[in-house]
Amino acid sequence: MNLASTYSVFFNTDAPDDHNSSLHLCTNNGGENNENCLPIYWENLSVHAMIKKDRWLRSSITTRKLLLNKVEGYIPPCSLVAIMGPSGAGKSTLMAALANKLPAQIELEGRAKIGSLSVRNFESHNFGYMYQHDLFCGSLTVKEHLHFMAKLKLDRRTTDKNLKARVSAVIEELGLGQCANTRIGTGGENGKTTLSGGERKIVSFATELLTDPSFLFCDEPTTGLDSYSAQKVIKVMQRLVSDERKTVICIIHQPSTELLNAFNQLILVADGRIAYSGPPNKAISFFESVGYRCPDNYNSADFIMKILSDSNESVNIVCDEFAASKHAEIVKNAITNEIYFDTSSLSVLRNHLSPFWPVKLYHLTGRYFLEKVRNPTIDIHRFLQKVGIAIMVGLCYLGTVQQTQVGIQSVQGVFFMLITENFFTPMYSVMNQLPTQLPLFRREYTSSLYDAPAFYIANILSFIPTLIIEPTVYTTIVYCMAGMQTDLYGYFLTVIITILVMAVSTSCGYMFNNIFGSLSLALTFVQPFDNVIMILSGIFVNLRSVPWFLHWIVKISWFELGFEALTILHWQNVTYIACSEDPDVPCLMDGSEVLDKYEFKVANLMPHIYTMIWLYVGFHAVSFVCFVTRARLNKLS
Ligand SMILES: Nc1ncnc2c1ncn2[C@@H]1O[C@H](COP(=O)(O)OP(=O)(O)OP(=O)(O)O)[C@@H](O)[C@H]1O
Repeated sequence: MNLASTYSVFFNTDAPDDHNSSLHLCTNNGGENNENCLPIYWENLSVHAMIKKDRWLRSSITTRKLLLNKVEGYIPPCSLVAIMGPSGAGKSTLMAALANKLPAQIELEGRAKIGSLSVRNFESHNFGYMYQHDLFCGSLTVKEHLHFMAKLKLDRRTTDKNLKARVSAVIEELGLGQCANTRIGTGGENGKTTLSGGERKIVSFATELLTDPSFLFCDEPTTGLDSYSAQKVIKVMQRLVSDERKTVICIIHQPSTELLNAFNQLILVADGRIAYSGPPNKAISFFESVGYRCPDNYNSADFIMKILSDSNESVNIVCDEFAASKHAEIVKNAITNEIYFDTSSLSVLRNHLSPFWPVKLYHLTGRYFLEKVRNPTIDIHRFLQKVGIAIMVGLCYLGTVQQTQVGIQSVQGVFFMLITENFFTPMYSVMNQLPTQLPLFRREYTSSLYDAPAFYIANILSFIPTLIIEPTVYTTIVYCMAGMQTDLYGYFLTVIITILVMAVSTSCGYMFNNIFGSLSLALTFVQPFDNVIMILSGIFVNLRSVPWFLHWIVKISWFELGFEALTILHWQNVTYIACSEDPDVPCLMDGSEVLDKYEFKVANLMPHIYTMIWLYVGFHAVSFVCFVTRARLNKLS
């Protein structure tokens, strides 16, 4: 017997006609004509959150918080389902359990199946999952965002023409044409130049439609939308169910009676239990049978929410009564007599060919690059600040750089400023930036859009232009204004050295962030480390007098490496320095005496440059391993 069709009779009798007929068509075929039209059901489903009270005493103080308490339910194939309940009731948890999207620290017991397969057998591309809180790369326009998502989500065999057509179709279907070229924004800006909160919701929904998934889970898709837009979204969902045989499950808050009745099935969740499951228009009579009568002219959804939010006692009464009701019996019967589908032919399980890794890396790098170029708070403000500082520093050294005893101090001062400016600011800047990118990374990583190495490498690649432009501009301004006397080779190598100093500093920032896993902890440790690196640069202490156990730090102090390299570069060919007329002022006769004073050796120039390259690679390698490990263990905070 085809239980799916039997069950749909109970659940769809009063659904809108066009919708209803398609559902019957679908269920009567029992999935034969439409292989992806499958029921979803769950039984004895309990979900616990594992809460660690003290991260240092791990296992001893782990508590389990019950989020869902042995719930069961059945969603017929190709249904439009609404999940409702008070805040914190467990709606998102239930939906995440059905879509195999529960986070790692959540424990799931019981069965949740689609057709005859556990939901765990389904990969993320089988589901569209619209989160309650949208997250975007705000600098992209709607079209760019959808194009980027399509490039990463669609099967690699999709031609460019089809991909563009898909993006255009989704834009048209959801009425996003007017804002297709508007930047999405982060939600905090003046709404004139970016999308409104409601439009962002629709873009979020559009993103999930791109892959044409068989099962669409939407956490509060209508929240924040005006009633017209909400109706429009629900209409699209109805069409997906009726014309395209999809199953759409939504969490909704405060729907109008009209909106609520557009759904085939209503599931009420309260306090981690099921308070009702059945046709929306039968919910009120169920509540009446339990002793809660909805006053005339009262919005039925508001009434239901009032009862379920009232007290634990009323929630328990409703849930107990539901468990003993005919509605629960129908659910039980449907689950007991579950249909065994031949899953071998399911197209949802057929091999989806994800885009090649380099293709993902290419698009991801492009997105981060656009983000940097378009988001002034990321790089442009810092760049302008750097130009300003360069001019100020240049003014301070204007006319002071000469081949005299006094000029030696100025030259060394210029080098100190070149190193300092490319040492501290870039390091702290990347340390602060990385955590801001993590929420979007976590969301996209758990959706299997790309992996942690792709994110990390894309981040580094997109930073390369900044890494070259910033030190080059800064060094050039200071060099010209201070009047450094050098040839083109000297200038070129000076720029390379400052670029390397900045590169090592940023890689060190990444490394500390990823070793410690939290910005505050990383900052606590990086500051003393920085200071030691700077003190051991040869400027503040003679390197000969440094205690033996700190020699290894001198060897990796890129402050020292950079400063020494610049000093050698400048002084190695200076054959004459004028002495002061004052006999009390010590006289360094030529460049080699200047180098001797600092204990710097000409032969160290190129080795120091190579060491900085190795430090850059080494710091990033450590950082990369820590980042990828943390991502896999779900420990990125
Ligand atoms: N990872 C977690 N760790 C601990 N508690 C959690 C976790 N996830 C959810 N919870 C708790 O589980 C309960 C149910 O959360 P859930 O997000 O499912 O509620 P909801 O019904 O969707 O609420 P809302 O309508 O406010 O989004 C809440 O009390 C929440 O604090």
